[in-house]
Amino acid sequence: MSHQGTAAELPPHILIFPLPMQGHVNSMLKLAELLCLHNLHVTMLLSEFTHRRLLLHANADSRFACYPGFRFVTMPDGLPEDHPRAGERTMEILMSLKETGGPEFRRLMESTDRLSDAGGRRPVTCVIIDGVLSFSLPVLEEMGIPYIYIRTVGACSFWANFCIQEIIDAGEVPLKGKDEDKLTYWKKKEMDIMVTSVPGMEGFLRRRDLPGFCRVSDVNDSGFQTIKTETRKSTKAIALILNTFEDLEGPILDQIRKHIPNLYSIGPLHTHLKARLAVKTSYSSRASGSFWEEDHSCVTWLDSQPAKSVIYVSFGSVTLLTRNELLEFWYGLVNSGQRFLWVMRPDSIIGKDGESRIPVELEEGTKERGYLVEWAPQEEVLSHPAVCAFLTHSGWNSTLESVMVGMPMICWPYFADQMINSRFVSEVWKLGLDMKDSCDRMIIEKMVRDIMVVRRDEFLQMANHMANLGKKAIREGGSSYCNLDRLIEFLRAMIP
Ligand SMILES: O=c1ccn([C@@H]2O[C@H](COP(=O)(O)OP(=O)(O)O[C@H]3O[C@H](CO)[C@@H](O)[C@H](O)[C@H]3O)[C@@H](O)[C@H]2O)c(=O)[nH]1
Repeated sequence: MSHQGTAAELPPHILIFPLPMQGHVNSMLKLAELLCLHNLHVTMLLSEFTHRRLLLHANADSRFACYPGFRFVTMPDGLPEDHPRAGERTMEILMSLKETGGPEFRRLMESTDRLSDAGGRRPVTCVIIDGVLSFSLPVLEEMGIPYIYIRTVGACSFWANFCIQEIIDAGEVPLKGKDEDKLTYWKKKEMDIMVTSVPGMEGFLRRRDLPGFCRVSDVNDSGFQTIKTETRKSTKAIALILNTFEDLEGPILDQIRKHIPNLYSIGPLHTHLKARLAVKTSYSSRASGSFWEEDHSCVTWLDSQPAKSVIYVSFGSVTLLTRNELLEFWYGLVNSGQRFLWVMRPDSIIGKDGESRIPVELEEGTKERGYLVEWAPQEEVLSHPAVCAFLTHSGWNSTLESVMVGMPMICWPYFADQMINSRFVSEVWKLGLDMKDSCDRMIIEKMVRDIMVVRRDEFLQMANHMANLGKKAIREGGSSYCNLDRLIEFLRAMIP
């Protein structure tokens, strides 16, 4: 793992550039660590804000100290220092980067001779870039630096986004009328019509399962257009990396390969990394990327609960709940009579301030059977013997983390890819229930009982089967294992 060497001996130098949001940084840090394990030099480009957060909560610099070829560099995200970069305003990070990121990125690449360092590392030989940051492409193209796209979502949502023009042409969007509120369009019968314009998904994908960006009233909506054009730009990259595996999304990956043949499915990255670490070194993973302090007291609480008795509830790093939705979930969980561990991020409740107290019966029910934390060590929680189901927002990382430990899911997708992930969980993989577009305490109560009691064995069996396929993919000779080896060879072959 030597850092120094003669110029000709130096390994490839890969720049990894994620959108600085939790779900993106988490999985791309794991990719960074996998490349370091194979002795490549890696520079991870983060926003200054995100880097500070990783230092504070994940002790990031010292965790990576065992990889001399790894380093962080930073650039501003263009937002004012006191911007929350959370909750309702999370997406402003992407908007700001789109506006200000191009010149910042150019300055960084030009002023540091493509991030080389005094003979210790080559100028960047390839950039692995989050497939929503196309503002950096003109710089890379001018400088002649090859780039690979990585998408941190599943193949299913990538493919649906790739087909947006076909979806528009078929008149299957817009999904929402001009002045319709959420509850009104949720109830519309048209939302249940099957989508015909996404090859490979005929017969099970309804309009309501299309990625959340399709929930617009006008196809010229700027967010919707951004997703469409950003996704299509993937064909300009020399390769595409996806955090998925062939037995999970093979038919969809085959559709994508018709347009992007150089595709590497190397996931699930979190377990793939663990498996490679176990073979190669004595370290456990360095790449915890939590933006919040993990509250380990919930593991102590789980230790005192009976086996397979707890439902874990977490809606990821971006989801917001209205006060009403919060209460529906809370009543549903308490009334189900099951034990629950609930991650309630402090910034996740809309209009919390000044609202009335939590009803007494909920406080009592929680004291008896529940435990609340602001942020949990999720992977550890999901593999705890006391946990037997996951009420999730269907973010892609959470979905994969659940799949790999054979954990059935109740899905309450909030936006973006989550809408289609939850359909695949329930209809294609049969790993759980999808409660999208409803938020009703009776439905929640029933689904919690169904997944934990009534249909528990059926879901556990399917979930264990998929977990085994996932484990096979990352073992030596498995699809993701071989694809990662191919990717590393591809990166090595790029040395000028
Ligand atoms: O208490 C918690 C809650 C979450 N996590 C971790 O945080 C990550 C959350 O990622 P994800 O499940 O993908 O959700 P989001 O944070 O919502 O991720 C964003 O990024 C994902 C990847 O692009 C998309 O799939 C989502 O829709 C998008 O909202 C996971 O690794 C979790 O293990 C914790 O460690 N502790």
